[in-house]
Formats: sequence, C-alpha cells, structure tokens
Amino acid sequence: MPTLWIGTSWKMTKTLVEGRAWAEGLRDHLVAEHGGAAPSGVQPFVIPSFTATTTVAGILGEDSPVLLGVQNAHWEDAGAWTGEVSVPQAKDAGAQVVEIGHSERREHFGETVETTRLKVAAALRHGLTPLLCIGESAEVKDAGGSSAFILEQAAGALEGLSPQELSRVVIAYEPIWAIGEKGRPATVEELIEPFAALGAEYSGRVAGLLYGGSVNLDNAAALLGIEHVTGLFVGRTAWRLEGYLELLRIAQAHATA
Ligand SMILES: O=C[C@H](O)COP(=O)(O)O
Repeated sequence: MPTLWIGTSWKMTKTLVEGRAWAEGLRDHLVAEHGGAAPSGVQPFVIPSFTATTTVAGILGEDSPVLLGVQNAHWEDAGAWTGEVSVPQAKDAGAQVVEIGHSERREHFGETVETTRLKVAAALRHGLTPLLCIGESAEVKDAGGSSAFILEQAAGALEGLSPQELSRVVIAYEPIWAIGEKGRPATVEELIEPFAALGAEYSGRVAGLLYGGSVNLDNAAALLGIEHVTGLFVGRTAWRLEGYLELLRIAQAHATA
C-alpha cells in the first residue's frame, strides 16, 4: 500500500488568527494521538495563503510530519516580477511543496501548460515537491475527452523530466466540474477511466496520484478505493480542522486495513 497523501489548500481563506488555530489544532492532535508523527501510512500536507506560510511553519516546527506548501510560485528565482513569489522565497519561508496549475489559476491568472512546465522545473531545481494539478472542463468531459485532455496537460508539464525527477512529482487530478461551490461531487464510476489512464502512464513513476474536487466525509473512503488513487487534495471539507482530522482518520483506516 503506497503512502496516502491527504492535504488541503486553504485557497484565499483564513486570517492569521484562524490559520494559527487550525495549525495549532493539527499539531496538538498529532502529538496527542500519534506521538507527534503522521498517522500510519499517511502523508499530511497543508497549503495556506502566502501570508500564513511562516506562521504555519513556525507552529508546525521543523521536524513536523506535515508538509507545508504554497499555492503558486514563479519559475524565475528572483527579479522584477511584481506581485509574484519565487520558489527560493517559498523555500525560505518554510515551504516544501509547490502547488502548480490549479484550474482556478489556469482560468483566472493565465496559467498555461508552458508555465506549469517551467514551474515544475523550478520546484524540482530547488528540491521542493511539485504538486501538479490537472483537470478537464464539463464540456471536455461531455465530449468524451477527459482522459486524453488530462494526459496532455500532464505530459506538457512533465516534459523532459528524468525518471528520478518524475519520481518526486505529485499529480492531483481535479476535474473542474467537481471543484468548489459550483461543482458537484464526482461518482466513483466517473473517476475509474481517468485514473486508469493516469495510472497506466504514471503509477509507480510519480510520488502520488491524488484526487480532488468536492471531497467530503461521505465520499472520501470510496474515492481512496479507486485503483491508482494514492491520496486526496481537499478544499472546503478540510478548512474546518475537524473535517481535516476526520479525513486523516479515514485515510489511516484505509492504509492500515
Ligand atoms: O484545491 C482543492 C480543490 O480545488 C478542491 O476544492 P473543494 O474540495 O472545495 O471542491
């Protein structure tokens, strides 16, 4: 059984006070229930807003089993890129993971296959884990093109990587039609084919193949049971600490069954 990655992006939510309470609660839970380690068979990760990165890093501490990420980073190491944050800056703030290519960034902020490729390379160059998000629209799905579309997004972003570099990448399949308030939860049946396609190409070659999009406490166990799925990337359900802790319990039960 591969390690199950269970993580959340806070997207553009939480004040510092709210973020601090969430991170302290997670840290205290892991100390109380797991001796400060991760739940068996689970790799927890949290991706706050940039403003909370150092606060969360300080709360979790250097030896934390929880990986810390940023929601985006530029491909250049430094320079005149107003409003951007580089991978070395993210690393300096305590990040170990860089989220790349979320559909919200592709839709609203001009992320392209080319920029995802540059950002994956930048993360790898500085020793961080690229968390590459891919996913198709409802239109592509309705036309029967889901698997081809996501394989093309992934191939474009991962082009030219050595097997060793590829083994450090985590892929999150997040169909756009299943994400957020406007999305609807995917059924297990709908996810079998895309994960079969991703698994045939990437299973065992990357660090993780995650699912994201309206994950909740009722569907998490079934989603983890889909062949080739090795984790969940969660928004709303995990923004409440109790929801995230319950997802960790579900994953641990799955990993140790
Ligand atoms: O980054 C997380 C995904 O976009 C899923 O968000 P959601 O769980 O709120 O649908």
